[in-house]
Amino acid sequence: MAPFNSTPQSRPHHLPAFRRKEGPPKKKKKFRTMKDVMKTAKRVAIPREDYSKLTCKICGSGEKDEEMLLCDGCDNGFHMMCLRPVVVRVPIGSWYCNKCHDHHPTPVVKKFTQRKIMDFFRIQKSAMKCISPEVSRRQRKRTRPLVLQKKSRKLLPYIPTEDHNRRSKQMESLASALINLKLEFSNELTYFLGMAPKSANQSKFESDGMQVMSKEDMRTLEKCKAMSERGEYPPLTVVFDALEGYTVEVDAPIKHMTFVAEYTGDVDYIRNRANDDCDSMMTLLLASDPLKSLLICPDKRGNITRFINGINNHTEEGRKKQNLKCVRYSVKGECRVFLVASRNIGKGERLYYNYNGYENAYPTHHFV
Ligand SMILES: C[S@@+](CC[C@H](N)C(=O)[O-])C[C@H]1O[C@@H](n2cnc3c(N)ncnc32)[C@H](O)[C@@H]1O
Repeated sequence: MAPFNSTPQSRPHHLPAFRRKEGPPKKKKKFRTMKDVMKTAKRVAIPREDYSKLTCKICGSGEKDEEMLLCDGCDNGFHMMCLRPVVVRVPIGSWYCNKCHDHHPTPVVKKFTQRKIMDFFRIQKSAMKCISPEVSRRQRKRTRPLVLQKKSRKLLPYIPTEDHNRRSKQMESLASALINLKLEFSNELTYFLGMAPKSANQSKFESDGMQVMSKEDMRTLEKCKAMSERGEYPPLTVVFDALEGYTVEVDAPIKHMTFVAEYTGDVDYIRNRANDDCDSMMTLLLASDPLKSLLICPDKRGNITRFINGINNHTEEGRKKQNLKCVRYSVKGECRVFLVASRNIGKGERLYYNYNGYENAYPTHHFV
């Protein structure tokens, strides 16, 4: 949510703070890293307005104003839970109701130079050259035959797109989506002062113990990490959909048991986030002592996983969409969360997993 400095009583806390009077932000000619953007981001002064008579356009009630969104088009109020699909977190940036949405452009994918992409994703200098199809075919041949891999249910490394232009498009789509949500790219768990320290994230604290990642799977993980450091990401594109918001599409077939990505963001205690609206927090550690339980919070830093949508747990059709599973592993004693293909996934499919893997707290009744 955009920062604001109005006095607390001037508006209900959850009303989005983005009713700027100065019109749409000017187009920047050059791409800057998220760090630069945050450094120079202007604080927006919100004029005092009277919201006391605001009612929800759908249910007509003026109650629960802390859950009311204001449409930046028509200025009407909407309870987040009255909207379809339900809006779980306060949107970052402008928000338009379904009626006004058609008159306002959906986010566009920005174009970046290769240099900017390398800076944004912190890719090693020598790595952005196209992998020759011949070399990558040879590399793939060296891995174990498919039949064996299927039987042993080992994790498979993802296969990045070989076409350099296509790969740039995928990265541009992710960079655009992250920038639109004012997030920095981070492909690993991050620990910051005031949140949980790294020492708090130990799998031995998990109440029922945690599956330990095998050495072979760890090698796959390391291979994927090395690939991502070279800018070779999984073949995925972030797209924007009017009903689902951001969502992730598959650019090339992905085999069952393929490691797709690690869920990343800032690690924090669940107890610190009791009143947090971020809708992309992920359980990391469920400790015997609940005060020690941890979350991954991609509200400032994150990667493509925070754009992957959830299945509707309440319909057969919804459940059928699931093509990823979310697994927690102990890796060298540290809890980590991975998204792994739960079946073969075809090109053009969108990725979905079950948001209610550990607790049944996430409302998915109105998911598509
Ligand atoms: C972790 S975010 C996923 C990315 C999100 N779509 C976005 O635009 O940022 C979770 C939020 O996405 C939306 N969402 C996730 N799965 C959905 C689905 N199947 N249908 C509709 N909305 C969905 C809900 O608003 C949910 O609170």
